[in-house]
Amino acid sequence: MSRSGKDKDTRVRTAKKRSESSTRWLQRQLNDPYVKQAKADGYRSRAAYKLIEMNEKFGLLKGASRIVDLGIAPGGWSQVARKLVPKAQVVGIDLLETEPIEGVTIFQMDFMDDEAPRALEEALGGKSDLVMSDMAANTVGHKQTDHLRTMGLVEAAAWFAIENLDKGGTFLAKVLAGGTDKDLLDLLKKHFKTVKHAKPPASRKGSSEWYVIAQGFKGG
Ligand SMILES: C[S@@+](CC[C@H](N)C(=O)[O-])C[C@H]1O[C@@H](n2cnc3c(N)ncnc32)[C@H](O)[C@@H]1O
Repeated sequence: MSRSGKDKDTRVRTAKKRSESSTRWLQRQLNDPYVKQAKADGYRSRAAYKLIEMNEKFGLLKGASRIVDLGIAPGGWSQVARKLVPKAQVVGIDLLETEPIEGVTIFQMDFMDDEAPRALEEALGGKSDLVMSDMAANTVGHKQTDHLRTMGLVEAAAWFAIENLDKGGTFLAKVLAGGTDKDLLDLLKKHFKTVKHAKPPASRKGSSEWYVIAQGFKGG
């Protein structure tokens, strides 16, 4: 086969794979009870139930008055936070646009931008009790690259939490399996009384995501 024939063949196969994968995604969405429940409950994402489940287990939102939501879009976690602790002040950030949520200050910017931490700190106007991050880097399909990019986000989120949490505060972050490598765990153990992992039932079994929950911030 000629070079251009081979290229065309590869393009056709890639397009076919993409279309098969979007059909699978659509099928999964249609059959997913959490997607149906989110629609019924008015939540913008099925991810809302991950926070609800982890909150039931770890009491993350109990007594929180200032909450930071890193990777807020489309807004499910902040909706849950506002519903369960209506008096709490919530500040969120995302690369993507997020439809407004009453009582929530939202920044559309990259959390890795030098200006982002200051913008969040100023909007909060004080230390927070809960820093939660559901951020995940866009995957490129190369395991090590994906792992490193997501770890970069988690580490930046952890440092933000260390600098902005009140004593006793909580840090919750999404990590990829094997993602809480020793450096991150050591950092969290140094600054928090307890560090645990959770895979809430709403997190798809096939997905490599986990959550790390660090509670009892020891203070700066
Ligand atoms: C799984 S979604 C969050 C879902 C959200 N917890 C909810 O319940 O609706 C992850 C979000 O992280 C955001 N994100 C990824 N990298 C980011 C970055 N560097 N700065 C800000 N947001 C980021 C993505 O744009 C995406 O919207």
